[in-house]
Amino acid sequence: MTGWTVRCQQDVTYRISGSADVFAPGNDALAEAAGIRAGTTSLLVLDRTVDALYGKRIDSYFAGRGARSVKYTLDPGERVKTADSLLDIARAADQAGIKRRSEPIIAIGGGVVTDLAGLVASLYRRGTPFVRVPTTLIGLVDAAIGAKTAINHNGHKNRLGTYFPASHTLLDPVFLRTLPARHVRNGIAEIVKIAVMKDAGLFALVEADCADLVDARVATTHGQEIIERSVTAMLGELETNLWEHELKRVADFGHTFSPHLEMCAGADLLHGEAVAVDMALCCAVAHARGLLDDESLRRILTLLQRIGLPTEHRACTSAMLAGALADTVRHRDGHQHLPLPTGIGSATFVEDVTSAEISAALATVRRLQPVAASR
Ligand SMILES: NC(=O)c1ccc[n+]([C@@H]2O[C@H](COP(=O)([O-])OP(=O)(O)OC[C@H]3O[C@@H](n4cnc5c(N)ncnc54)[C@H](O)[C@@H]3O)[C@@H](O)[C@H]2O)c1
Ligand SMILES: O=C(CO)[C@@H](O)[C@H](O)[C@H](O)[C@H](O)COP(=O)(O)O
Ligand SMILES: [Zn+2]
Repeated sequence: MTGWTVRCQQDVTYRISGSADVFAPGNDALAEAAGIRAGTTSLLVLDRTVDALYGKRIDSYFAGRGARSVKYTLDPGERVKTADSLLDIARAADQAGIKRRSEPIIAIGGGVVTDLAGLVASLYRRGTPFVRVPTTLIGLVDAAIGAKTAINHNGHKNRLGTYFPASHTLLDPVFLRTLPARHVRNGIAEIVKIAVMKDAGLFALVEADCADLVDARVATTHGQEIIERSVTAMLGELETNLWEHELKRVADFGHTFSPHLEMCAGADLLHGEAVAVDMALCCAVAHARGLLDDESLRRILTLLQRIGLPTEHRACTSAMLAGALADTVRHRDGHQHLPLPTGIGSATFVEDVTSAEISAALATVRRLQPVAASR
């Protein structure tokens, strides 16, 4: 037999747009993005908290257009990001009877819901379009704007997933009005991540507004600019490396030790909180290596602490951190590719961080930790 090489290319284009008050009866943005009109059926995936807060408005939105909506509701939180949920949503798609291309699945919620529904969409009939309506800050600035979908599996964070961007994502900061303060902080952690790596101006805006950023649900003097700059900075990373062929990613700052920490700490740490602990540790490593100066270290740790994010956690033992790094090295194909800040707004990657350095960094963060913020 002879051999064949098949080479194909696929253009990937997807839209992210701002739209205030998505479920206002007269707002056509979602209807246009998801093909909602008289006689169509949509499968909506959301959690019970979002359903309790917005369910009636969502129902009216569809009813007002003569369209049918079938809701699949999940318990809120990370624990539902499982294969069981995935299969159950696929069953709901069968029951709803959605058409293959013209009736996209609609994910309304935080990163758990958009990651999970996105994975279902990527698998259902080998790919059914989906539309995202993020309702948390993490969703707005990070989880709902990229291509990664996932569930947790076998004790590992995001172990099963695909690269499958939503055809359209609608960003609506009005949802933040009902978001609990802890979840606002959680999202600010991802904003700080991208600011430290790429955008010193963004970092300064977060510093300037940090006294009321949480209480005002990001509706501060610079709130809109903070969200827009975060999205722009994140998309700059994603667009050039959507399938992560390059495993050196500055967006992985705060995501080296945190996936393991998040799973170990369970309900005690949200995603962004674990990211904050990881960022603090990595800043201390960078400082000890002479990559990050005293003033930048102080500014980053102070900002995290003023926002009310943890910078350390009792689950962070040297052994746990070594195990976390080992798993991440496998995830990065045998390399540390550890993103470290070289100042505020700039970064480098290192490949040779030792266990001793990590233990020393842990001690540094604990020494600089205000007693009240300790977990
Ligand atoms: N795909 C990616 O690139 C990516 C990026 C970052 C994070 N993530 C994932 O996202 C998840 C974390 O995201 P999250 O914190 O948004 O998770 P989440 O979906 O669990 O939402 C957090 C909580 O907020 C509640 N909620 C949502 N919207 C609300 C609103 N408007 N008002 C009141 N309550 C509301 C939810 O019910 C839930 O309890 C993690 O699983 C993480 O791995 C994915
Ligand atoms: O949390 C984020 C980004 O904030 C996700 O994109 C993702 O979990 C991070 O990039 C992780 O560092 C690596 O994630 P993954 O490859 O395990 O999904
Ligand atoms: Zn993250």
